[in-house]
Amino acid sequence: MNKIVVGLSGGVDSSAAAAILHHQGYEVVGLTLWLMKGKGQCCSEGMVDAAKICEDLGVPHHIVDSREVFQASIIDYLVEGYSAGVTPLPCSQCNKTVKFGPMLKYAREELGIEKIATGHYARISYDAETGRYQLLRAIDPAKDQSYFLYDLTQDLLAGTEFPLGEITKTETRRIAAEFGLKTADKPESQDLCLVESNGSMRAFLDKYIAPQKGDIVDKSGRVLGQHDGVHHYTIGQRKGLGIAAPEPLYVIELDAAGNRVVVGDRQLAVESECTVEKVNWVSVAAPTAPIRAQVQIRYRSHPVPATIIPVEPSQAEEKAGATRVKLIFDEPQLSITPGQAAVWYDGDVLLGGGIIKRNQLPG
Ligand SMILES: Nc1ncnc2c1ncn2[C@@H]1O[C@H](COP(=O)(O)OP(=O)(O)OP(=O)(O)O)[C@@H](O)[C@H]1O
Repeated sequence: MNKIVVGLSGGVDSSAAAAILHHQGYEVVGLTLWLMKGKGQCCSEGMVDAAKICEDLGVPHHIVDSREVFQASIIDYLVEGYSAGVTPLPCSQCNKTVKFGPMLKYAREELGIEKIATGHYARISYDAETGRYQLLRAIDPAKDQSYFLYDLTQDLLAGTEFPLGEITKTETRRIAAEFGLKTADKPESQDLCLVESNGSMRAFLDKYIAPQKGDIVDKSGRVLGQHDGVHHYTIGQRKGLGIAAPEPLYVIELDAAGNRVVVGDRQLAVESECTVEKVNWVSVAAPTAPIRAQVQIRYRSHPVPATIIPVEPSQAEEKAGATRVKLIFDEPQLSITPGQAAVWYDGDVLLGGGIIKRNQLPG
């Protein structure tokens, strides 16, 4: 019988994924990574629900204490980034470094099982012509999570199944109810688990970064208002600036060293290009010439047409296997936020992605 390890967060999606595979005849082993204390998925509370699902399905349940790696790769990474004036995206990093990598390793090395599955909404297919695994958007556009999975390597994709990629969230809930799963009616979790377990991103960050008052200035340095910590702001942010101005103002620069938030009008806030670093090419090999694609610069943003230009790596980058590209958007874009992922697609096929680099701050 085919064996598979299913990552269980205690939510409805992963419970349904486990039940579907079990029903299809797989020998399922549940695996929950203990990521942090508190309420919500991935926390102690989620582990209890995951254990109950496994008990009801009659399958074994393993728990791996992953709090250290979560602290080092996600919490410290976020605190460092926000302190430096960037807005890091934790989820893609968490998927690769905390979840898929360690889960597949645990499955292979501890259990002798070659495959893992999660309740992510995305699809994987194998292109025999190029010999590459491809990552595709889920068929349910409202739930598609491929954006968060752009950093998965070919080895991780080869070892992964997404049983929910071909069904909608409504169908998932129906299936969960049909199987009588305890989690069938569990409310939708928030996009970010840290927001869920801390109440807000601000509350989470305030635990780690001391608020420090400073000036909100325009590009010429004129003081327009006060802020209570650069880490509370994001490039492109318009709301919550507390400044009365004749036209809307946007955050255009976070100067952490100078403890200043720089704002400007829409004209100053839009940009036509950016550099993306730590690029991972997924469904296609790294091209040597520019390609056209639709780029998403936020999880919930609409894909927009752009040209992707490979950048010759420096010697150090080449050694580290790091690649960079330059994105030139057909239309100038608002909120190109350093630290967030830019992910590019050809239709449903995720071609690649990377982290938006910070522009050099003017001296
Ligand atoms: N702590 C964890 N341990 C093991 N697997 C996990 C854990 N957290 C998430 N996963 C896996 O990653 C998938 C996507 O997680 P995400 O945090 O996006 O939650 P979700 O889409 O709300 O799914 P769910 O309803 O299963 O919680 C989950 O369906 C699950 O398979």
